Amino acid sequence: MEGVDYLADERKKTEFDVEEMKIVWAGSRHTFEVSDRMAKLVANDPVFRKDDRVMLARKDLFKNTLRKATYAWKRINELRLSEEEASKLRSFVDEPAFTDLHWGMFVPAIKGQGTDEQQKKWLPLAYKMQIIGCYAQTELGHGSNVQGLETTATFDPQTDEFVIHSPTLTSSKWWPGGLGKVSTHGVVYARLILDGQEHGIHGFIVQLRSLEDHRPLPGITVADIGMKFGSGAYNTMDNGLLRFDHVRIPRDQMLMRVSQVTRDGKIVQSDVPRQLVYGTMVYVRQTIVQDASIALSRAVCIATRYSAVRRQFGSSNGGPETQVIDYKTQQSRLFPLLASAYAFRFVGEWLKWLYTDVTQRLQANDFSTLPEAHACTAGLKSLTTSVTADGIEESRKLCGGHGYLASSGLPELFAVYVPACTYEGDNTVLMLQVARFLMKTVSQLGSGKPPVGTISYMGRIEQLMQCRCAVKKAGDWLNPNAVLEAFEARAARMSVSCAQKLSKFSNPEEGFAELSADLVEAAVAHCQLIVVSKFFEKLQQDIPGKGVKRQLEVLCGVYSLHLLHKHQGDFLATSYITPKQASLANDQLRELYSQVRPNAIALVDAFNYTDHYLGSILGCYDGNVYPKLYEAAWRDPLNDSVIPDGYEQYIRPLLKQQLRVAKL
Ligand SMILES: CCCCCCC/C=C/C(=O)SCCNC(=O)CCNC(=O)[C@H](O)C(C)(C)COP(=O)(O)OP(=O)(O)OC[C@H]1O[C@@H](n2cnc3c(N)ncnc32)[C@H](O)[C@@H]1OP(=O)(O)O
Ligand SMILES: Cc1cc2nc3c(=O)[nH]c(=O)nc-3n(C[C@H](O)[C@H](O)[C@H](O)COP(=O)(O)OP(=O)(O)OC[C@H]3O[C@@H](n4cnc5c(N)ncnc54)[C@H](O)[C@@H]3O)c2cc1C
Repeated sequence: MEGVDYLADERKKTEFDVEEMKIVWAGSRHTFEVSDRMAKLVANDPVFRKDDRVMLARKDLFKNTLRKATYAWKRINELRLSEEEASKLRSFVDEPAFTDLHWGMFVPAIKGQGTDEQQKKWLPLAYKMQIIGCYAQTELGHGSNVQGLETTATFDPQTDEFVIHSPTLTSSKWWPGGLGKVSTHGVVYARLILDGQEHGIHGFIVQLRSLEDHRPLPGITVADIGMKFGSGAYNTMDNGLLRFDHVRIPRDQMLMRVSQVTRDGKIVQSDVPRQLVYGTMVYVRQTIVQDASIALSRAVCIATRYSAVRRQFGSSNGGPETQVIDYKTQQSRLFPLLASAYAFRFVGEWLKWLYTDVTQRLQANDFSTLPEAHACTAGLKSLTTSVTADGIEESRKLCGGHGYLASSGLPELFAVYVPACTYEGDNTVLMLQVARFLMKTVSQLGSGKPPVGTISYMGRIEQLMQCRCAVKKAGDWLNPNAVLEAFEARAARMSVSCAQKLSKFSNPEEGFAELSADLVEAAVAHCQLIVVSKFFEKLQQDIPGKGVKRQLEVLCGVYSLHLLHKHQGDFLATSYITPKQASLANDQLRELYSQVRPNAIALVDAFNYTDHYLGSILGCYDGNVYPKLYEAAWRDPLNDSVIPDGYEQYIRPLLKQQLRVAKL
């Protein structure tokens, strides 16, 4: 029935002010208002319809994406939207497109690695989309190992040009989004060669296609790399391949903020550390952490609403069956994901602050916080994307059979999201970077330089190696200090244990390789500590609205205690807690689940997602799932006719043949 809210009873149970929670989730009233306006603008415009996406063949799908992306750009200009509004609008269109890479990597690469002069020349063109750019780093043979890239940029002093060349098949650029069919330019990463000598990897702005007729320029071979995982999904993106045959570009198209090449072919290093060549990846990793909370909250919103609608077993005296959300097993799978979505939101907010802070420091030639920023962005990108990808798949299973339908929205959400575990750095490779940072920190303890920021707890290493958990009853696990100390002691002890094992190897690199699985576990423990501590810091803020802070305290408890329960092996093996204390944590966790239960629907309503953005029948706001599923089935092209195409050719002869066999 139109207009009936099938989740109304659930909404009546709410114990907090949902409108205020929407502000907390958005980050500020202003951000909430912008988001809300842009989401509605997209939802109400039929051009942005997306429910037919999974049915489209690749060429139609891609053309459809071009149409939407260019229409979005037209609307952005017509409505004179600010940068913030435009970026929100693009995200609510909810379709991976070349524009993601243009705005998300090409422009930031020029901003971060270009000199003032280079920015003045290229950014206005990019801002007006008179050129469209991609980020061409990965090659067929190397992605993780950036120093292993093979594309060369050889300086020719005769002509004052670089010659960009792909010397081998494996040096072909492979994967860059937007490259396959759209980009006119790319920031291309290549080995700099001056007078026969190599000088490491640098970025170069290279024009790839003609601005007149879009044909590849001489010496350039470019194409799409082909279909990817899932239907619809990331296939809206033209990930590309690219080869250079001695392509010449002017010297001033090397991005020269970090190092400059002079007219006579000499390299001049500025004060800026060489790792800034990797700066765009640091920037994007922090945006990926913010996006993780969005993807996870979408999946959780769908699974939570559907779990309240779905009933299975437990009817007594002809009464209604049990809502599946009331099963403790369903709660123990769903509520930690709900809590994780909130936790990632807050750690993403903090990481954005950290990134802004490090950027300001870099501008003032203070490079001291760069290693921590690298470790935090790498580690949190790895942690949050892994949990989110697994969480989307778990949400699908939480929806039973109907979760497997494309119309649940979950299969496509998973297929679009899961490469986040690989792009911008494979998650294991990134955790190993965190581990390196931790091992360096441990080795420097006692050197007189106290660790600061996210590793300041290491400054209390002696206390953290000896302390024992003081919890005596389940309720003691609600004390933030008890939880924080548990996570600090676990992380510190795992790092120290790795460092001790490492010290037994005469060759540290060999030791690092041998112990890498343990090192990743220590890095994960450290990153989980960051998320837990940032959630607690959030709770220190003034949070208005009836019951809002209370709900966040409950979610923070769920987040930290479910981790403690899941990783109790770590906490027990490092001797910080006893088996009895681990069991008390689990008792408290169950109690917290029952506090989440009446508020579950309101907690997902606070994400403020439109039905268009969710793209899920199971997650629709009014909970009117069954008629919508039934109607959607009839819209499938296979149901256009009662007798399927192919009946005469295949089914009829088959049945006839069986008849003949039966007669024999
Ligand atoms: C909004 C946009 C939409 C998103 C769409 C996403 C589209 C996807 C795009 C992409 O995937 S682009 C390609 C991304 N590629 C990667 O992420 C590659 C991953 N690999 C690396 O980042 C690096 O190669 C490495 C794994 C960090 C190793 O690099 P390298 O071998 O050069 O370094 P090390 O010898 O290990 O370390 C040296 C030193 O440098 C420090 N460091 C490393 N990276 C950074 C960094 N980014 N920033 C600051 N510092 C860094 C490292 O910690 C070492 O420090 P010390 O130990 O010497 O102090
Ligand atoms: C959808 C998508 C979009 C992308 N977009 C872009 C783009 O726009 N621009 C661009 O330049 N690139 C892009 N990429 C490429 C992406 O950045 C790389 O695929 C990524 O960095 C991983 O590198 P790889 O493919 O070389 O993986 P590999 O490093 O080959 O990983 C294979 C396996 O080896 C393991 N491994 C590798 N090294 C180590 C190690 N040192 N220790 C332990 N284990 C290790 C990994 O954990 C993994 O299990 C994109 C990729 C995808 C999937």
